[in-house]
Amino acid sequence: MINEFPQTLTIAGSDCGGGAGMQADLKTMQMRRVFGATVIVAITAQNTLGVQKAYPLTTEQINAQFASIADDFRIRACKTGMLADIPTVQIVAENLRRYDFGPYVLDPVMVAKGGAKLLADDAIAEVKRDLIPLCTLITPNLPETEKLTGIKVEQPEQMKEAARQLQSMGAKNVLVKAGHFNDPDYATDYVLLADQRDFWMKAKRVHTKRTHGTGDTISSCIVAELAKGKPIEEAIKISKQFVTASIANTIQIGHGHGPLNLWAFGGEK
Ligand SMILES: Nc1ncnc2c1ncn2[C@@H]1O[C@H](COP(=O)(O)OP(=O)(O)OP(=O)(O)O)[C@@H](O)[C@H]1O
Ligand SMILES: Cc1ncc(CO)c(N)n1
Repeated sequence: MINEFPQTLTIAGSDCGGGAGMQADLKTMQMRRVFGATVIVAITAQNTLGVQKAYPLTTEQINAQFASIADDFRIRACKTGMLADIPTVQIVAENLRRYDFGPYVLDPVMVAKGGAKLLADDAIAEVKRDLIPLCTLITPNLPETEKLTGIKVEQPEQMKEAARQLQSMGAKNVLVKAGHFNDPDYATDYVLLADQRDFWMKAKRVHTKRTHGTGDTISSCIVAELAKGKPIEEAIKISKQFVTASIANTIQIGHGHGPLNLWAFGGEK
C-alpha cells in the first residue's frame, strides 16, 4: 500500500560538513530504517572546526518545501533543529499547525560546538511561545535549558526543576541532555514524561572532542523510533544507546569537533 513505509521529516539547517544538522538526522534515520525527508531552513558553510557562514532561506522557499512534502508523503514523526531567526521560527510554527506530521520532537538548537550562534537571541521568546506548546518532546542541552527556563543548572536537582518548568510551558515530554554537565565520569540525561513518570539515563562519559552532532543524532533517532510506533519511553532509551555507541566508537574525520560514528550501534530490520 502506498505510504505504508515509516516516513520522517527533519526541519533543520544543512551542515555541508555532514556531521550535524539535517545530514546527521538523515544518516541516523537511514540507520534506524525509516525514510527521511527534509525541509531545509538554512544553509551553513561548516566543518569540524566551526561554522564559517550561515544563510537562512526565505519564507517562500521554506513554505514551498513544506507544501511538496505534505502533498505526497505520509510523515509519521518530525523534528526541528537549527531555526536561525524569528521569521523562520514563525513560518515553521505556521506549517506545523497547518499539517499533521505526527509526533513532533523540538531540539531547540542555539549554539554550535565551536560557539557559532544558530538561533538569534531574540528568537528564543518565539520558540517558547510558538513551538514549545506544539511539541511532543523537547530535547534541550544544558545551556539551552538555562536560556529557556532561566534556571542555572549546576546540580541534577535543577535539571528536574527545569524539566517541570518546560512542561508547564507546554512541552508534553522533556529530555534534558547532560553532555555539558561537569561530571567527568558519566553523561546522565534526565527524562520527564507526560504522565509524570521520570527517569535518569546514565552512560559512561567518553573523553573525546569528536562530539559534533550528538544532539541532532539523539533527537532524530527518537523521531525514527516514534515513526515505527515505539512508545516514547522506549524510543528515548534506544536513542540514548544509539548516541552513546556513536560517540564511543570514534572515527577520525576532520581536525576539530569530529562527527560521530553512526554505524556503531547498528540498524534495525
Ligand atoms: N562525551 C560524551 N560521552 C558520552 N555521552 C555524551 C558525551 N557528550 C554528550 N553525550 C550525550 O550525547 C547526547 C547529546 O547531548 P549534548 O548535551 O551533547 O547535546 P547537544 O549539546 O545538543 O549536541 P550538539 O549541539 O553537538 O548537537 C546526550 O545523551 C549526552 O548525554
Ligand atoms: C546546521 C546545524 N544544525 C545543528 C547543529 C548543532 O549540532 C549544527 N552544528 N549545525
